[in-house]
Amino acid sequence: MDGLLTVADFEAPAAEALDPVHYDYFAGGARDEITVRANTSAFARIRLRPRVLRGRGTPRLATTVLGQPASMPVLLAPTAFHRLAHPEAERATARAAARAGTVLVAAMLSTVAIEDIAAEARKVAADPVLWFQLYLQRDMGFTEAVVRRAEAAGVRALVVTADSPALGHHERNDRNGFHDLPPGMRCENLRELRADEPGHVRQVDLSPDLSWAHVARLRALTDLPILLKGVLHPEDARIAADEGVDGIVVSNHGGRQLDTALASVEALPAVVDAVAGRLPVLLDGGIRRGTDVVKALAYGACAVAVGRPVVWGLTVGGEDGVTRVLDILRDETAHTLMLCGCGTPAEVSRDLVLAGPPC
Ligand SMILES: Cc1cc2nc3c(=O)[nH]c(=O)nc-3n(C[C@H](O)[C@H](O)[C@H](O)COP(=O)(O)O)c2cc1C
Ligand SMILES: O=C(O)C(=O)c1ccccc1
Repeated sequence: MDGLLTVADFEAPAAEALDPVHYDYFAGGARDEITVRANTSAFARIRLRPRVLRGRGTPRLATTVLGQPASMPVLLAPTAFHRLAHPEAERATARAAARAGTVLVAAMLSTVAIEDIAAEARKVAADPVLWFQLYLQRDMGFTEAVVRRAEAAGVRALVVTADSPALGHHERNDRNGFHDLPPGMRCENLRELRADEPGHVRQVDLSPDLSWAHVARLRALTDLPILLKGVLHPEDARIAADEGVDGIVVSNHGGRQLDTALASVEALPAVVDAVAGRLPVLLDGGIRRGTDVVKALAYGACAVAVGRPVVWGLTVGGEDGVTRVLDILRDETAHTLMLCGCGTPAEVSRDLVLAGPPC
């Protein structure tokens, strides 16, 4: 990994190492991929307005999210199918996240079971913080079985993906004929749920029938904190707060669902204003630099999550590759905080950003 200095540097060697069909699955997005590009270009248009001479010393990045500790305000977003990237799959990702002391949001559609992900994290950290991403199923028995498994594995929050009433339409996958995992790989959290197709991704029901009533049923089913992922509209954020949700993840699913949806950082300020401090707000989509992290904090996010960069790190170097990606983001975030005159993530305020034409 010598010579890989930035998060962006990991994509080309990952593309080189991966089966091109799998690279396209990871890199791609919905339709014309306009939102995929918007997520990063929107960060480039925001400019930082630093403070000087505040004597804050070396920044301390440690923070809490939902009262849970994270060594930095950068989490690992849920991404499916890590075995396509590396034979150690989510085991390697879990060790890297735990070693870094930050939160791994394990995907429901992981290729390693949630119990094994948790066990792996515990090999390297005494009390790793693991959350579980859930696609709510209309069959609440199915939902409950998955939730109980995640609870028993020790996860400390559920992240319900709300932006997927249907699969995103990825034309790269259509052109490549990629619709299933290759033989020998399966969704290990689904393997006991239906005897006819154990672990098959087809078991997952993404449905336009889902509504706030399903969130309420989940709320009644578990004491775990529930975050809603994929919120872009401030009105939905306000409803979420009224419905007893514990946190919001502003996200457009990395541009993989509704193409031409606004960039996640464009959606952030209105969502933060709508919840008015009632709930913590996180963001994912397009985070590639420490400056992106600080811009999201400035608009009021308490933390951000990264998706594709983790997959590229995993592909290139397994656990060490993910560790390197997280270290780069940590160093850049600390440096940016220092140059902005901030000593902690909590000191980053909205007056530090200005939206405008590209630099
Ligand atoms: C390959 C891949 C798989 C993903 N799988 C899931 C998933 O199973 N569940 C989910 O809620 N989000 C999923 N996401 C979306 C991420 O959680 C996150 O919203 C997005 O990747 C953030 O954008 P970024 O890749 O620009 O960091 C996936 C994203 C990618 C790139
Ligand atoms: O790839 C994704 O973004 C994702 O969330 C997903 C959804 C259904 C099946 C596999 C992955």
